Amino acid sequence: MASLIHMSSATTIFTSSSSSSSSSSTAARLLHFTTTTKFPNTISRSNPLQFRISNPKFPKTIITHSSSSSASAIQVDNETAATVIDGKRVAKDIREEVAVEISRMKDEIGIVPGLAVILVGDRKDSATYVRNKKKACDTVGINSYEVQLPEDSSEEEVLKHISKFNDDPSVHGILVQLPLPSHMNEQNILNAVCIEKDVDGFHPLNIGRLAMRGREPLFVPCTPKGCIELLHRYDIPIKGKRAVVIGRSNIVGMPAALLLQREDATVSIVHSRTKNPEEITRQADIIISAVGQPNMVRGNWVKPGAVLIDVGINPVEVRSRKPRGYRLVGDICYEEASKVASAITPVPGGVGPMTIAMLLSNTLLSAKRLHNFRFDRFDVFGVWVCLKAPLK
Ligand SMILES: NC(=O)C1=CN([C@@H]2O[C@H](COP(=O)(O)OP(=O)(O)OC[C@H]3O[C@@H](n4cnc5c(N)ncnc54)[C@H](OP(=O)(O)O)[C@@H]3O)[C@@H](O)[C@H]2O)C=CC1
Ligand SMILES: Nc1nc(=O)c2c([nH]1)NC[C@@H]1CN(c3ccc(C(=O)N[C@@H](CCC(=O)O)C(=O)O)cc3)C=[N+]21
Repeated sequence: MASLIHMSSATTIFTSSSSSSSSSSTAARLLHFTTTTKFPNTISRSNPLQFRISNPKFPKTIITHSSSSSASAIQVDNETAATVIDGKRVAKDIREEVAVEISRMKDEIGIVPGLAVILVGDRKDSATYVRNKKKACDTVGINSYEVQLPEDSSEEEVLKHISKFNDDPSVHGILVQLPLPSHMNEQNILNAVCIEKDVDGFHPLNIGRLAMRGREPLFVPCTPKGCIELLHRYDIPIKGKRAVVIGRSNIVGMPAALLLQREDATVSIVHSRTKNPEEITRQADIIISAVGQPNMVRGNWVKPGAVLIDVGINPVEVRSRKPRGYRLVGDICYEEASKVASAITPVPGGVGPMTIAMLLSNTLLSAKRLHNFRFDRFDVFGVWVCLKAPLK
């Protein structure tokens, strides 16, 4: 039975004396809260995740916040379990916020944002991502335009479609699904997307600006932006922290490191040629892993209390009745790492849904900018102020 302690009119803490709660081999439990949440005095406001560590009186604690309209219950299973950063839930909140803004824009100036997606070839995973993006556009009221080209299309054909979308005023964002077939020059194609519609943030001008002090990109790549947004929404401090990014690709690792640096973290990058990577990751307060190696980051790579953001999406075979015949795992060995970390993103349900939410948010941002609609929640570039700024 749970006993009830009223901390304030807005906050209730349930403490459970039972140890038989649906425990699982992975000790991690679901944490829902947003930055609109007010924490009781007992919780360090700079790092609410410390609560369970610094509060031995409440070894099994569920905190709910009646004041918050959105995700707001913290559930922590025991002293050593990490809280689970619920990307699926946060992405849903963001979709709702984007939908409200879109409907306001439609009402006030009659503009509906449009996203064009170009898919070349018949990779199953790419087709699934594109389908999911279309579904997400539908749910928030973005018009989506899709071009599907056969694997053996020419580069010129892709460039022709990009040029058409560049000139189309009803299209505010253009995404060319990667990877492209190997006979195509990815650089030529990404260069062709006009930077005002580069909602993926992959154009070299946008990436270059991201890397430069005093310059601002028009768009930040969706996956790294989603990682930072998760940290913000969980009120996890970045400034002055040691962060390690594993992976240095143009689309995830490198921009993630640049973003963390812009947030005043001290950043190291680990890659395939790094010697003894675990010695470097063990120093990290925050790890973002974007490698593509299932379960590479073991529990002993992680400093106790670190925050782990797992970008990796790795299909592993399962011999079960699952229709797909495989399941997705991250780069981080969840079983082990969730016992050491203070917070961790799951795979699936972590960064993946955030990538799509950020794409919607970038498309809205583009439409607002192209139509000079008010940037009430963004700075002039729409980049550095997240949709819902954390309470400080
Ligand atoms: N959740 C999401 O929304 C998204 C998930 N992903 C997933 O993220 C992962 C990474 O994607 P992406 O960046 O495109 O992949 P890339 O293959 O482009 O890059 C992988 C990076 O990991 C590094 N690396 C490879 N092996 C090791 C190793 N053993 N130790 C340390 N570093 C290593 C590589 O180093 P080097 O540079 O030396 O070769 C490279 O920098 C994939 O699983 C992908 O599916 C990708 C995009 C979005
Ligand atoms: N131009 C371009 N932009 C991209 O952003 C881009 C791309 N190309 N190529 C491929 C990668 C990969 N990527 C993902 C997006 C969502 C999930 C996602 O939603 N994943 C779900 C699981 C989905 C499932 O079950 O299959 C999750 O993690 O919960 C994953 C991966 C975007 N990428």
